[in-house]
Amino acid sequence: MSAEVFYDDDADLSLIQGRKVAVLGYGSQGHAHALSLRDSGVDVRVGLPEGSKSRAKAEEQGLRVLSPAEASAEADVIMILAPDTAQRSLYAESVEPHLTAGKALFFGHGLNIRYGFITPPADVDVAMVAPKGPGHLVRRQFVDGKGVPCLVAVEQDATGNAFALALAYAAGIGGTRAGAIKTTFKEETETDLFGEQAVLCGGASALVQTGFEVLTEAGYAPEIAYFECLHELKLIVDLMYEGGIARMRYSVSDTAEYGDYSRGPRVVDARVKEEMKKILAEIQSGEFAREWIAEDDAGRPNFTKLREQGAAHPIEETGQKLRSMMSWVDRPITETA
Ligand SMILES: NC(=O)C1=CN([C@@H]2O[C@H](COP(=O)(O)OP(=O)(O)OC[C@H]3O[C@@H](n4cnc5c(N)ncnc54)[C@H](OP(=O)(O)O)[C@@H]3O)[C@@H](O)[C@H]2O)C=CC1
Ligand SMILES: CC[C@](O)(C(C)=O)C(=O)O
Ligand SMILES: [Mg+2]
Ligand SMILES: [Mg+2]
Repeated sequence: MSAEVFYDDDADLSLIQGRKVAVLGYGSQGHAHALSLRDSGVDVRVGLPEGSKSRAKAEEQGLRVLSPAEASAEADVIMILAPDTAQRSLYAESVEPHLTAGKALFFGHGLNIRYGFITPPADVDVAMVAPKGPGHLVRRQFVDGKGVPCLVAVEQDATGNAFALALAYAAGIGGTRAGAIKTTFKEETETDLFGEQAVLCGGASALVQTGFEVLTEAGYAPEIAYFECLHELKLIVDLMYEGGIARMRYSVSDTAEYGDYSRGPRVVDARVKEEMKKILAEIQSGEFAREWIAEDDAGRPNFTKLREQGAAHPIEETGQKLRSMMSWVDRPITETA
């Protein structure tokens, strides 16, 4: 069944313009939400801890910055855009004490609600507005008069108005210009985790590294292997992004297209699909979320080791050398605000 999609005409921006909004966090998503809501005529304050390096930036960009507790006390709509692992303690220490009846608690991703790390009181609205793109793109599109599609979900509708309020918030950041897709916290969280683990981050990184290893172990130059297994992936993904897998297959040579059909399914075979199903089951049961939060609580020992191992993979050294030969790549992500 297709999802319901809502546009500007379905949203009443005045609902959010009439509320005091606190945006907790000023990173990728936080800066885009706070600035765009302000530009949409919403009364916004940003909540950041005293030592946060984002404080100066938010103030320079003309926003009022308070502590998370002060911002939560003032606001009647509180959007949590701190890192997922920081949200539990942020909520317990700074939000919960000020979450009085009728207020609304918003999220940009459903992990903490879906797995019960945060349990808001029954008399507040709980909703999600999750742009399907990084915050810098969300902000750039908004400034250009466009928008990034976003997901909108309601977990708890205490006031009877939670969905309309979430849609108004989505309109305030440009989301309903492109389309706001109705979902649930369960669907957003489980599919987001599956996508990043099995395909977008985990699957793609492992595929690239393994292809690079196979070529270099067979004696081919790492520079050539880098181009074939990593650099050109962008060209292929750009084609898919613009017109789906069919467009990519139309644009590559017939030789590549035949290799795709006849060899691809041997790489991602039935065993890989079974493993993907196991990964999905770990997400659905909460096993992954519990493991990740316990890892974070323990100071991230395994995460740190894996991060170091990833950074030490030979493809990184080769890539650094090759990217320095290409003036148009390796640019820092630029701020757009
Ligand atoms: N990045 C993305 O593309 C997307 C992210 N999301 C979701 O949005 C949420 C935010 O992610 P993202 O924008 O990437 O996060 P970032 O890591 O980019 O930014 C986090 C921000 O939160 C601040 N922060 C850290 N701890 C606290 C705290 N205890 N109280 C208040 N603020 C704090 C950080 O401050 P400092 O600068 O001092 O560290 C920083 O400003 C997450 O739930 C994520 O899943 C959803 C869709 C896409
Ligand atoms: C794909 C990674 C992501 O899920 C995202 C930007 O959507 C994330 O958690 O960063
Ligand atoms: Mg995602
Ligand atoms: Mg994610």
